This record gives sequence, C-alpha cells and structure tokens, in this order.
Amino acid sequence: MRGVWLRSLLGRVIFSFCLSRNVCLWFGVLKKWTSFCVVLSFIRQTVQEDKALVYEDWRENILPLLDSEPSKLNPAFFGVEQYFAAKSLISSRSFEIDDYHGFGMVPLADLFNHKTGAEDVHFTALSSNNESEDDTDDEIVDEEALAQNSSMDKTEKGVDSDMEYSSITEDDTSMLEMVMIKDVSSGAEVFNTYGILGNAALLHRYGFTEQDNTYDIVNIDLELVLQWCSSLFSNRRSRSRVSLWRRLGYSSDTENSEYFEISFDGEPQMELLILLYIIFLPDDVYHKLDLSVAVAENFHESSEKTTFLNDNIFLKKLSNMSKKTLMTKEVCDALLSLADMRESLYGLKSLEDDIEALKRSSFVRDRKLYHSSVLRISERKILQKLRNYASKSCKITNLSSAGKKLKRTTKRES
Ligand SMILES: C[S@@+](CC[C@H](N)C(=O)[O-])C[C@H]1O[C@@H](n2cnc3c(N)ncnc32)[C@H](O)[C@@H]1O
Repeated sequence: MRGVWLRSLLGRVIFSFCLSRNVCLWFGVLKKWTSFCVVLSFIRQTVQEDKALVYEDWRENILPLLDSEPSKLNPAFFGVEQYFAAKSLISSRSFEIDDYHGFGMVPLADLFNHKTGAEDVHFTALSSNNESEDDTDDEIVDEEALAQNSSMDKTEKGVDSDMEYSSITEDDTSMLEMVMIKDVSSGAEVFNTYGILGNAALLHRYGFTEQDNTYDIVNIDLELVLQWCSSLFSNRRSRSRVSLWRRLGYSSDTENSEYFEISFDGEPQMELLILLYIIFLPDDVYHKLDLSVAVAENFHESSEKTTFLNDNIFLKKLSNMSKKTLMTKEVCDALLSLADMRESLYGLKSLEDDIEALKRSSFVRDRKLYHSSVLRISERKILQKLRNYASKSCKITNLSSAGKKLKRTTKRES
C-alpha cells in the first residue's frame, strides 16, 4: 500500500473526497459555515466578522443542545472557546479547491504545507466542463458512492495504473486529481499553495506568516480616511464628498467594513485615489458633478441613467484617469498623512525596534509572537513603500507642472 502512495506522489494520484459545493454540510448542518468560508476569500480580511459568524453558529446550533433536557453533553467541552478551537482546526485544514467546489477538506491533501506562489503539487477537479449543469441538485455527495469510488478501494482491487484511474473516473465530480507540477528532489518537502494570500489572511486562517510574502497587503480603513479628512475640512464636506464617491459606484457593498488595500509594492487601490481626488475637487466642480449624479438618480431606466452619466464630460474624464494623473500634489500629501496615521496604530515602537525584536531568540520559541511580529513588520514595510510611492509621484507631478508652466511662459514670451 505504502508503495502505491509513494509511486502516486511522483506521478499523479486521484483522491476521492467527501465534498460537495456546500462543504459545510460535511460537519453537520451548520448553515453559517458557508458564509464563513465565503468571507474567508481573503480579498477582504474580516476577522471580526468571522468571529461574529462563528459565535452566531455556536449560539444557534450548539447552545440549544446544551440547554435541552436531559443534555448528555459535558458543557466543559462545548463552550464557545472550544467551538472556536474546533472551527479553527477545521478551517486551517480546508482550502479552496477550485471555482466549482469552493472550499473543502480533502483527505490526504491536507498533508501539504503552504508556499506562496511556488506550489509543487496542484489539486484540481477531474472534469473541467462540469460547471453548473447540476447546480440545483446534488448539493450533498452520496457518501456511499464516494466510498465505492475511493482510490483506496481501487488500489485494493488491483487497479493502480494512472490510465485505469482516469478512464474510470473521468466525469466524476466527486474526484480530485493531484498533479505534481514540478520535479521535487528526493527528500525535499512537497509544497502546495493555499491560495494568493497576504500575511494577515495566512495568520487569520492558518496561524502562520511568511517573510517577504509578495501577496501581502495593508488595509487602510475608510474610517481612517474620514478622520484624516475631518482634520482638514468640515465634517459636512467630508460626508458629502464620500457620499458622492459612493453614489458614483466606487465603494464596496459592505458599508460597515470598508477599507482600501495597499499592495506589496506600496501602490494604493484606485478607489482610494479617486476618493482623495474627489475630496480635493474645487467646490464648483463638485457641485456640478453632484447635480449630474442627482439628475441621473432620478431616471427610472438604468440604461437612461448610464447614458446620461456617460455623457458627462467630467465623469468621463474621471473614469479614464490613470493612477498617475490622479496623483496630484494634494493626493500625494494625503497619502503621506494616511501612511503616518496608519503607522501610529502600531504604537510607539519604530519599525527598526520591531526588526530588532524579531531577531531575538525568544520569538523563535514563541510562535504566536514570532508570526504577529512578521505581520507587523511586513505591514510597516508596505507603509514605507506607500510613502516612497507618494513622494516619487509627487516629484513627478511637480516636475510636469513646472514643465507645463515653463512651456506656457515661453509661449507667451515668443
Ligand atoms: C493543512 S495543514 C498542513 C499540514 C500540517 N503541517 C500538519 O501538521 O498537518 C495546515 C497547517 O500547517 C501549518 N503550515 C502550513 N504551511 C506552513 C508554512 N509555510 N509555515 C508554517 N506553518 C505552516 C499551519 O499550522 C497550518 O495551519
């Protein structure tokens, strides 16, 4: 048996997996789990929301069992803390398989540790054209059928060649294929990748971080932008400018957890630049734009609304603006202030202090401290890059406006 698995690792092996698109049913009917999985898409890092969802799950599904009479459950094992621990364990051992299957737990596949952007092994559904034909039914995979299909069964029946696996299971949506995508030297660790995840997401879901993770990001909350805005302008102006930005469709749907991402290279999200740009618009331009949007909002037909907005010259200009053109001197200065405000959330210790502390040996033993420190440092380095990005763009803007002024003066003089 051992030989079969080892051979399969070097070639390819097909796992049967107990999984449906609603993977959460695997653990009993915990309806909130689905949203928990979805929320953990990690494009948005919603630790607090997840905690609230898990708590709600516990309250709805576990608490009634404890309260029911006579309860055979020992409350010491079914408290909310234990529930969080169990869910964390499950979540750290499940991963996003593909678009069709979503998140799931796959026996054996959870053997592999993660490496960002450098997987050796890849998991994929066998049939690539099985998209949504059976969307409405078969949410739960028939466990008996799965057992019959399991690769272990086939091995025991003596079916162990790759060809035979493939021909038997080609259209089976309950099968996953594990493919070695590169050669791995004998004795070296075989890595999978859990997805494109920044350090906060890795820490939140899997309990570890990676130094120099190129998918790392820093979030700047909309709330922080509002705070900065209110330090320069009246609250009324801040609110009205943000409201216009929302009405133009640049904000996300979830109003209570809005934030902007700064990429690993220190580049701010376009939506943040547009908001800052709108905040600095002169009053007359703002009022014209606001009026146009108000008129458009009165159209009943969305096509009429779109045509009207598309005809607006300023809106056309705004939507065609590149990051470079949005980086006016004011926007650059705003980004520098926002970087400082965000940095202040890390307390009084400097980035250098943090780097020194990470080198201390005690951190290596205390894994929680180590990973939280890596996260802190990588986020602060991104903020540093944001400052560089803003200062560099500011210099370019200054140079080009100085160039334009010079051109105008030369024209006038000639
Ligand atoms: C699916 S398991 C991977 C197998 C795991 N090593 C085990 O013991 O079963 C996921 C867990 O492995 C650990 N892990 C995976 N990749 C890691 C990495 N690159 N660095 C540190 N820990 C990692 C984390 O604790 C994570 O929650």
